[in-house]
Amino acid sequence: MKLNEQKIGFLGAGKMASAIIRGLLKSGISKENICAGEKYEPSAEVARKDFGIFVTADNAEIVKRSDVLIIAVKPKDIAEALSTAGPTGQKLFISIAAGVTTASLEEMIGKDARVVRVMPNICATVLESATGICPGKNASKEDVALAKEIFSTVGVAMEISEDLLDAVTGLSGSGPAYIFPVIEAMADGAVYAGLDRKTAMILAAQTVIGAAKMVIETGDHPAVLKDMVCSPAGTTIVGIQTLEEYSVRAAFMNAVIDGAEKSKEIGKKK
Ligand SMILES: NC(=O)C1=CN([C@@H]2O[C@H](COP(=O)(O)OP(=O)(O)OC[C@H]3O[C@@H](n4cnc5c(N)ncnc54)[C@H](O)[C@@H]3O)[C@@H](O)[C@H]2O)C=CC1
Ligand SMILES: O=C(O)[C@@H]1CCC=N1
Repeated sequence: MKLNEQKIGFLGAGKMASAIIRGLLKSGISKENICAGEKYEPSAEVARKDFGIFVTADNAEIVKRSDVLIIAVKPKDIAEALSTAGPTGQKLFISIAAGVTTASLEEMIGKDARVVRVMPNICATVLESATGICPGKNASKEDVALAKEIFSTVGVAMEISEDLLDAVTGLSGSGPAYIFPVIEAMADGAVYAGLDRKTAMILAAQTVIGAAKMVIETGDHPAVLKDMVCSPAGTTIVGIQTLEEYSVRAAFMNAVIDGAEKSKEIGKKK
């Protein structure tokens, strides 16, 4: 199953679907092979204009046209989107919905449904998603490989067992929202210290990119990298002391745990 031979249909054409569509188009997938079901006409129109793809409010039409369906509506809207999807046959369903388990998707689509559950993040918009992927009980190795190929067009994609996908959701699914305020707050500090806002924002964001690259490219533990920055009696260790005083590391750790628990809770409701 080659990716460029697949007809890919999205149920929902919101923020995440748009990010993934952008990645697929950038990687050379033809716009003729992508379509989307979107019930809110202004969003449908934006997707038509931005991507030149076929978009309709008729989900059954999207299912008919597609080999692979990507469920990209909010968890609470999945039941409705699937109830309007018409016959689904043996098509592959890939869900990016937070918390919703492959078992509950199989229950909604059909007990033999081929389902892959995926947790990407909003950085797919700039092709830098960190994505976890797990198969449902009827998905084949090829199905997982295809999902991996799709999500590799928008960043890094890794197979993870389903019992750990809530942890992935708390970490990389929600994570960008934990880092954006860090960038804003660091820039605020620099503005306080006299830098103009634009310069402060660029330097703060680039600092996050650079720090992330250091972790990935050196393979060193973050604590080792932190020590490289902290000169004895220097400027950094005083900042580290402040972060420790405010329990910033505990706050980040708890934020990820909270996100993972919420994901689990959403899964129990379905
Ligand atoms: N926003 C994020 O950072 C991330 C979101 N997700 C998951 O991605 C999914 C989509 O989230 P977003 O793109 O943020 O939401 P969104 O609200 O931007 O997009 C959802 C779209 O689905 C449409 N829709 C709702 N019911 C529909 C139906 N029955 N038929 C057709 N279209 C319908 C809405 O009009 C909307 O345009 C969610 O399940 C979320 O858990 C996963 C990872 C990250
Ligand atoms: O907040 C949410 O529920 C979605 C899923 C992961 C990121 N955003």
